[in-house]
Amino acid sequence: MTLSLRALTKSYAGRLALADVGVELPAGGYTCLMGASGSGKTTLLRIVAGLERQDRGSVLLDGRPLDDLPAERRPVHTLFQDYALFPHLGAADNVAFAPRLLGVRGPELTARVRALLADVGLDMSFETRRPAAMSGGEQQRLALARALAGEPRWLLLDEPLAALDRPLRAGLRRLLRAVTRRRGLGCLHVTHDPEEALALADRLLVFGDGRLLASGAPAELYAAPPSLAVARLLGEVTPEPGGDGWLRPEHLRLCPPDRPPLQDMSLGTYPNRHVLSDMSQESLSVPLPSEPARASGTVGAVACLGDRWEVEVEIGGRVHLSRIGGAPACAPGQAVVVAWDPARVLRFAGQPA
Ligand SMILES: Nc1ncnc2c1ncn2[C@@H]1O[C@H](COP(=O)(O)OP(=O)(O)OP(=O)(O)O)[C@@H](O)[C@H]1O
Repeated sequence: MTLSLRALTKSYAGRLALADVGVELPAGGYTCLMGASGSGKTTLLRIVAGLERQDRGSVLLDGRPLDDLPAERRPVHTLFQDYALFPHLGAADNVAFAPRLLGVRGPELTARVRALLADVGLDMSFETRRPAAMSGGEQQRLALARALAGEPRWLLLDEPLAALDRPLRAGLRRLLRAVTRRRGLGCLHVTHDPEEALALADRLLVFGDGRLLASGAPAELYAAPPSLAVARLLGEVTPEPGGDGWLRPEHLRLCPPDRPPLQDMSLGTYPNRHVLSDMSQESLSVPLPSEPARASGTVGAVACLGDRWEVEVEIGGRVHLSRIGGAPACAPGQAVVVAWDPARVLRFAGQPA
């Protein structure tokens, strides 16, 4: 069911929380909402859920206005960060709640509840367990099963993974994607985490001060953001050495200062490209062109980020960031050359680095 948001506007005490937001979201699509704190994301979700009333504009499902339907009659379900489970019910009864309201009973209800629990990776040992006796990740799995049990047309997710630690978040993110795609369920998901948004969404809406700043495919917005604010929400940017543009840290490569451009045989997937030999032990997947832009600098701090390394390079009194795939063969204080593809430079009118 296509979800249409038309010119949604909402103020609190004379202050605009949402200003004229309009977008069409196709059935089965996964849309992530990003934006600075207070930019109106939760307000939008609450309006779609029927928990808040807009001042102007309309919410439609397949062309049918939802505006006069109370929250409990809208074909949507909201998944919150704090799970919002029934604390006095065991897992199976939490999941059975919505199907019971729909008149499902007996063996059919039991089978449906078991299938839903299995779908989210909770086995039969959880059936009678109350939420208080479950971990945060298990509670969020249960909340997802309960959400699916009501067979909503759209799932609204307000930072559902924010309270979980990083490995759990990654696992649940994959579960969310698999379960919702399998069902063709439309999702509207608020998140602060660019990695989460880039991994889950096939469409990204970026908000600032209640306005829709950008809308598009996540990878395209990451590569070509329309403004510095959008670029920064999706990942770090670092000034272009000696220029007035910006670069993503993974596009700034480190090279030994004394070597001319040469054929780097370690880049097996790009055998015909002439690149600068880079100083990381593992080659990056981002190739350089045959004539990269270059600048000389001095290595500052070097940090291991787990799966990547981050190197600060000082050039002309400014610090630039380079993120590479392996441990760099350089130490603080060492002279380096940084190289980058001029085509990767991000430029924003009126926002020079
Ligand atoms: N019930 C309310 N009463 C008064 N002001 C509110 C209310 N709800 C939200 N606001 C204000 O509306 C604006 C948008 O809030 P909203 O919660 O939608 O932002 P958000 O983008 O979800 O922020 P966060 O990322 O911090 O959750 C903020 O300025 C907020 O203070």
